[in-house]
Amino acid sequence: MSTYTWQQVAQNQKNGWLVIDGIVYDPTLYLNQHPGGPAVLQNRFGKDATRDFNETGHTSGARQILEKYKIGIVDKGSTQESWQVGGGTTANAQLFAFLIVAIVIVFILLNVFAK
Ligand code: HEM
Repeated sequence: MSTYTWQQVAQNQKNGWLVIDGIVYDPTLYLNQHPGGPAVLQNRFGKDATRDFNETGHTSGARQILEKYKIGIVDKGSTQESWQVGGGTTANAQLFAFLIVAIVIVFILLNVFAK
């Protein structure tokens, strides 16, 4: 099984590559059979489709179909550009909000103890 970086996935947007749960797929030949239509797949070409795939409640049957179109795995060391992200964005927003709150609390405490 080949290993690809996110950059390579993006470069193969026109070849129909997409990623679900860290696995690279080329579902080009499946496009016209997809019950959800070809457009939703095409929209995620070159990107991470994990969140879309999971949120649309696909069955285990859909996961079996995926197996046929597997072409590789994503290199764990490679990073995603923000525009490619299809999952985890909410978690990042929460982390950011938490950091802001933590910084404000530290400032308030520093002011209190400085007096
Ligand atoms: C190569 C990846 C994908 C495969 C193999 C696949 C396969 C399937 C299959 C087999 C179904 C029928 C229901 C089921 O058995 O779960 C389905 C339905 C659906 N898929 Fe996908 N899917 C893929 C990616 C996506 C993506 C990225 C989206 C984006 C939103 C999507 C949206 C939908 C929707 C909305 C339906 C419901 C269609 C309806 O019931 O009218 N699928 N898909």
